[in-house]
Amino acid sequence: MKKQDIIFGIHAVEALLKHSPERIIELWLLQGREDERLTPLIRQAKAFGTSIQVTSRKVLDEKAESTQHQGIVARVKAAKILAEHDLDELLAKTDLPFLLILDGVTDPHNLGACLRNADAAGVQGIIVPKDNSVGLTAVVSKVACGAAETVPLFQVTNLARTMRHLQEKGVWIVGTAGEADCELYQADLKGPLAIAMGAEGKGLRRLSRECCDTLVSIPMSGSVSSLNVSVATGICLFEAVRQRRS
Ligand SMILES: C[S@@+](CC[C@H](N)C(=O)[O-])C[C@H]1O[C@@H](n2cnc3c(N)ncnc32)[C@H](O)[C@@H]1O
Repeated sequence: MKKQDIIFGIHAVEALLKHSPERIIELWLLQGREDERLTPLIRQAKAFGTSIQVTSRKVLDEKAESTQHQGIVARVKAAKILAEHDLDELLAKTDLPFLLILDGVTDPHNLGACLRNADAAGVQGIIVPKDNSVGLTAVVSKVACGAAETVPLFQVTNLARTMRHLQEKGVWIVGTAGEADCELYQADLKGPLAIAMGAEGKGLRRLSRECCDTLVSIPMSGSVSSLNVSVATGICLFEAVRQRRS
């Protein structure tokens, strides 16, 4: 099992310092990049007694395995992996569940963007199958802009079983598919809810689809056959937000 990870980028490290500073083992900073965006983070890290090293761009690029680190890279203890049984704890804490299911999203940019959307929409947790899905990688955290630290990610071994379990707990599962007859805007998204999105290439798997209480589509006017999954996720989540407010 992986014991350590890398997190990079200003927003991602900022969220880490805010929500789980105890996970940080050490920080590397770009030489000469002690500007106004980084200074508060350095101050916070120092207050936690975090080891900080100033280094070259080349070293940071290597540590992050990316050039997108914005001058800050953290080596962290791996986040606790949440599983099926942790979901019950979350459900017990909330009166009105609002969850997102991602059935096999493999692109880290898409998972990062979905986390960011989910945080903004007030989603309480994202559920993904353990296999054939991207996990919380450094790129996911960077793209999530801090949301990887705020939105719990549940990795389950059997997604269909978890969906049925949610239904037993009173959660209404709305699956999404371009060909569904019911439009998103006609669906009632006000109650205990999980919105299920499909994978980039294949969409929702057959069994996952069958576990949904209803399927909805986002109306499309142009010639493309589908939306990017993170864009579709944002649209669905914020339609739910709109309904739940009114
Ligand atoms: C790129 S699409 C997958 C396309 C796939 N060929 C299919 O047939 O579902 C990825 C996911 O985004 C969501 N999505 C994209 N466009 C959608 C639309 N017009 N209506 C509803 N969901 C959509 C669905 O969850 C879909 O599984």
